Amino acid sequence: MIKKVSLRSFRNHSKLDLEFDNKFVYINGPNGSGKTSVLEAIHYISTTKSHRTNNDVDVIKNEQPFAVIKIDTEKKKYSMVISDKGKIPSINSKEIRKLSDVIGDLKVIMFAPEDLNIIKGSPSVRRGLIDLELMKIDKEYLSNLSVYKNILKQRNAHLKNLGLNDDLTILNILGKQLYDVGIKLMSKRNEFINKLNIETKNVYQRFSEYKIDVVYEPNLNNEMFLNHIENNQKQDILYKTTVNGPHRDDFVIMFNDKNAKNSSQGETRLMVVALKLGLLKVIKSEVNDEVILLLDDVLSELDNNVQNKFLNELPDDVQVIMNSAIKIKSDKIQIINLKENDNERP
Ligand SMILES: Nc1ncnc2c1ncn2[C@@H]1O[C@H](COP(=O)(O)OP(=O)(O)OP(=O)(O)O)[C@@H](O)[C@H]1O
Repeated sequence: MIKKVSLRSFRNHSKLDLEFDNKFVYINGPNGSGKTSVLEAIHYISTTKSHRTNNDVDVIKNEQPFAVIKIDTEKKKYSMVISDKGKIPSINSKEIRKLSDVIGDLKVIMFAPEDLNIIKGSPSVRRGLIDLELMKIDKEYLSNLSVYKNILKQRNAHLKNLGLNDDLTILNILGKQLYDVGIKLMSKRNEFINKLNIETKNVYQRFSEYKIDVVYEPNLNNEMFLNHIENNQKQDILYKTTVNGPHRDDFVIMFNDKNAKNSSQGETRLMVVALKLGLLKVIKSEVNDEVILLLDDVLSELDNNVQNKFLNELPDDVQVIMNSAIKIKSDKIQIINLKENDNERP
């Protein structure tokens, strides 16, 4: 459980120290008070990245040389110093040289408004989500994915210089290697999305009378993938790239048996929240470690009765840190109020 979050020169916060004494924490405050920044900082410690910018210096308070995030859990003390020269993470006051050694040490699942893109956005958004979550729990998947991407790069580079009448030996060798590792990715994705489907449906039915399904849509099945690699080389040569394979996989979210992408904002939000809670269940069942749930602006656009149901049915086996501009009253939730430009709290 996170006990303390301290920020120095992070976004609008010059100096902010928050103490959490509850499993359910609700950060409340007007727009621009820096609620999202608090969750962003926790996410940063977990992934070494912001969820809303790829440019690290964006998180440093204007005109300041560096930002500092400190997070104390019951077991460990994490810190991260971010400057225009890079970032330095530490765990228990020991500097960690490789960023990859910090990623996932503090495990979080985050819902952010940007995640509505999971339903409305392109396949690469959904593929990215599944790959990221599988990487967190399965190191073999992480290494297979990196091998796959490497071979794909080599095969595509080779295709750039290949004519229709050229010798195909190298292309076929790379194709077979791509197939061998590609089917491992597909099998893992299939298994993972099936589990995610079960958990997401379970969560969703607590909030809605409608039905949701999460369905894996591989670009090709194993047999078709092999056929493509062994017999459709001409197509790839003409397009100068590997047209088909798991790098084009997708999964869809179905709302009452129809693709959910035309659903309303409120419906979409509830589906993505259910998907993230489903994800939390799957990840928790796979790792033997505490997972923290971050919910950024989760209550907006949900009906009043769904908001109440949601707050009453928060998962009680994880710490949940939420924020919203909506005022709530609850005995079981620690409510922290940030004031407008509340950046100098003692
Ligand atoms: N690098 C920075 N330096 C100073 N201020 C910043 C920086 N980056 C963002 N801000 C400001 O910080 C404020 C806090 O933004 P944040 O998104 O965390 O607030 P919020 O309370 O979640 O708001 P909302 O409810 O509108 O989402 C905004 O007013 C933003 O303009």
